[in-house]
Order: sequence, then structure tokens, then C-alpha cells
Amino acid sequence: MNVSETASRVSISTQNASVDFPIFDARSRSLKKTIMGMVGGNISTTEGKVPVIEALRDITMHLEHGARVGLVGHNGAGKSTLLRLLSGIYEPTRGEASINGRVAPVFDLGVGMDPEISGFENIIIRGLFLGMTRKQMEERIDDIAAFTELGDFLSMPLRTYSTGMRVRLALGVVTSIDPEILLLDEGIGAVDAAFLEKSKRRLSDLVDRAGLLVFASHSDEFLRELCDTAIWMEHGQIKLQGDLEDVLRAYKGQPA
Ligand SMILES: Nc1ncnc2c1ncn2[C@@H]1O[C@H](COP(=O)(O)OP(=O)(O)OP(=O)(O)O)[C@@H](O)[C@H]1O
Repeated sequence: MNVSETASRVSISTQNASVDFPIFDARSRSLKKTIMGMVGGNISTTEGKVPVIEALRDITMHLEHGARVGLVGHNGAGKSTLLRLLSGIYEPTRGEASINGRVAPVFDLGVGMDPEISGFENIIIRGLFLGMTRKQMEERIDDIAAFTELGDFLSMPLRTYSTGMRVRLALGVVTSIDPEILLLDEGIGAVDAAFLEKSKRRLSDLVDRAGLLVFASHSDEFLRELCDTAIWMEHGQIKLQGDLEDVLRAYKGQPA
């Protein structure tokens, strides 16, 4: 398959997609009252039924190769749930979602890492988890090792690493892959400032290689660096979709 055929097949479409989370332990009146006062998704409580959190409601969108979409919205607005829907991890409770392309979901840098095996072995395992082949990862391992600056520690079990060292390893792997659809949730801030600066270049190269990016973040600076359009989520719905600057201005309540 040539490059343009690959490009034309990479897309994500949803049609009136909704995601509900039933809360099986929330039958009691007091708990219902508590969760009804929370920020976030809408809570529907039909009398006598298990309450559900409507985390996403009637999401209709179409994204194609080349899209660089930022997701903005307050805590609990539905950004992470939307990323999981777009990755295929969640099926819509109602409506439809169709995903065409190899998805690399990067929600939690530590997922797919094994504390008992070495840094080198974790590089391979994490790469496989993100859709790469063993051969591809073996070709990149020297580059990743150099980037992490972890030296001999890479031969030690991961459990001997500090949190920051784990993040370095995870960032090294994540920024070495070739995803068709890259879904990024922030949480990449747990590194020291100097290392984050060094990662920015690799991160933006990664995004350049990716066919399609959706990036949930609370950082305008990061969004401006990686995205050109945005979706503003509110109470599980799309409030506004369009040019990044327009969406950021509206989200922050500033007049145009
Ligand atoms: N596994 C789950 N079970 C029950 N409710 C959930 C679950 N995951 C998310 N929710 C609820 O769905 C709503 C949307 O949550 P989500 O994590 O998608 O928000 P978010 O926009 O990513 O928030 P934040 O910016 O705080 O990360 C919230 O009300 C949350 O409580």
C-alpha cells in the first residue's frame, strides 16, 4: 500500500455516540444526592433504576489524515472518555464510532511497563503495546537509550527507577513510534523542566509523523505547539469545534 492510500484510509467518525457509566453502588439516596452536586458529566437518575453518568452525549465528528485536534474543557467534561471512545477502548452505549487506522493510545505513560524486567526489555514491550513490531523497536533501541540518558540503569529492573526515570523511559519509547492515529492525554508534565524541553522536539516530530492527532490538554502552550484545530467539551457534549485560537478564545470567555 502506498503512502497516499494509507493516508486516505486513516480516519475517525462518530455519529451521535454516547457513553454511559452505570453506578451500581449508588442506589442509596444520599450518594445520589452527593454525585448530583458534582462537576463533570450529567447524572441521570430514573426512579428505581441504577443511576448512570452520561460521560459523553451525541458526539458527532469526522477526522481525517492530517487533523491536529486539541481537546479542551473543564475537569470531568469528557475529554479522557472521548479519547477512549476514539481509540476503540470504549464502545458507544448508543450511536456509532468507526476508527480506521493503527491507533497509539498514550493516556498514561506508565501503562504496559513491567517493574520486574529491565529498562531495555520494557522499551520493546511498551513498543509492541503501541502497535510497533519487535524488529522496529530493536532498530530504535539505541536512539531511545541515548535520549533517556539512563545509561547502565537500562539493564536494571524498572522497580529500581525513580518516578522521573520511569517517565524518561516512557517518553523515549512513546516519541519513537510511528502511529497512524495518535491519541495523547496530558500527564506528560511529571518530568523536570530541562528534560521536558528536550522532549518537546521529539514530541513535535512524533506528531509530524502521525497521520492524525487528538490531544487533550489544559496547557495552551502545548496545544498551540501541537494542534491547529480544537474541540471544546462541556458536560459530555461538543460545545464548539473549529480553529484552535477561536475555540481557546471562546473557552476562556474572551470576546473575539
Ligand atoms: N470509569 C468511569 N466510571 C464512572 N464514571 C466515569 C468513569 N470515567 C469517567 N467517568 C465520569 O465521566 C465524566 C467525564 O470524565 P472524563 O475523565 O472523561 O473527564 P475529563 O474531561 O477528561 O476530565 P479531567 O480534565 O479532569 O481529566 C466525569 O463525570 C467522570 O466522573
